[in-house]
Amino acid sequence: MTQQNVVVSDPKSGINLAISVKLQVPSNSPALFTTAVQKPPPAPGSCITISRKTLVEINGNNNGARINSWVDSMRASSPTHHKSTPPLSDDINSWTVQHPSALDMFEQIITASKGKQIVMFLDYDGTLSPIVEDPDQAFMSEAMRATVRKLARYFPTAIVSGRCRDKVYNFVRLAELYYAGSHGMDIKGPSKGSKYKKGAEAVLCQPASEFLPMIDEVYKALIDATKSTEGVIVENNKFCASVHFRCVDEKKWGELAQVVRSVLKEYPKLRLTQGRKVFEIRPTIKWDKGKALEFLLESLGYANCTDVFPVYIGDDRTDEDAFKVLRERGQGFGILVSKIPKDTHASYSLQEPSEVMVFLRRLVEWKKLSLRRQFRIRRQIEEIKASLRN
Ligand SMILES: O=P(O)(O)OC[C@H]1O[C@H](O[C@H]2O[C@H](CO)[C@@H](O)[C@H](O)[C@H]2O)[C@H](O)[C@@H](O)[C@@H]1O
Repeated sequence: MTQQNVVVSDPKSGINLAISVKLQVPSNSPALFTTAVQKPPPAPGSCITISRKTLVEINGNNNGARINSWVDSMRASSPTHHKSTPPLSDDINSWTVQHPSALDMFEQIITASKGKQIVMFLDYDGTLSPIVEDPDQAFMSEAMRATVRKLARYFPTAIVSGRCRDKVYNFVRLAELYYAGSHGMDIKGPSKGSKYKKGAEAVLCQPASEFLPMIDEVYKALIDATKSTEGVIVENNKFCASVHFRCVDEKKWGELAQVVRSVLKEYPKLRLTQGRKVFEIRPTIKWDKGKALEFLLESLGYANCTDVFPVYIGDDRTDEDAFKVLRERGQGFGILVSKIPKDTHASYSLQEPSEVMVFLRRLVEWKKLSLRRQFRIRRQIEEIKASLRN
């Protein structure tokens, strides 16, 4: 038996209850996934949160109920089908009080950033591009590309993705950005001169390089082990691998998880996390999107600065590591892209990539205006000085 914590909230009373439940799981059964979120956010709103460990310990016998709740949570975490149960409006209202729209809070966000350098961190899938069934078809729109290009003119900007760096670069195609691929394990500075850091192109960080042959090997093993499951896509993301089950029959998800887990038994130096209908296989090293964010801030010369304001926008569990770092640093904030209430360390929310684009455009417009204002003030000062001299 293992003890599990379940947080249940009543949207009407606003009461959150942390319940400890006993589950019939052999205490030595390893969790299928490690948790991205170590603890609930300060006030989790009204979303029902079942500990990830509970959801994914689908090992051994007597696992039917747990597989069902895990399948439900997976379905809810990435609702692309109409048949997904919509969340209750009370739940949404209460969650958005805790994580208001970054568009509604735009003025407050700008006020908080006054006198500080905003640095932008953007996840790719589900943030800049809509979630689609085929990972190779996850294109971002030209309008979004133009917006990100303008953004990078005014703020240092990095793309932080679970995809391998080359692949995400091929989707974004903006040489002036920083790129952190493979969940931050492959970082490179702009290949085109950046006005924020001279010689930025020299930045390169690959903390998991020794895992390259192992990832290649496990990628092949995963292809082989999952070949009979219709709809599975296995992706080689260089320093990590992804097993997609978006197009797999939901009845087969539990079985697939077991298959992936059994492949990983041979690779104790690899761990399993999960994203939006995807199993992510990664080295056990202590490196994630949060570490990548810290590394990039350091590379940009903001390691111990108080006058920096990092903004991280992402939609996935793996982005929680970055949201958490921002909360712990007490700098900037995270924005979760989600239409449904989720347990998150982010402060604000946006519903979908189209809202992300509106938010980024507003940032650009605000910066342009404030630069113009500064320029006018400087010119007036010069004119006053000149008239005093005459
Ligand atoms: O960190 P990200 O940039 O968000 O990358 C996370 C994973 O994103 C991709 O998968 C997700 O998007 C696909 C395309 O919309 C979708 O089909 C899939 O279900 C999602 O999980 C990417 O393919 C993975 O390699 C990334 O790890």
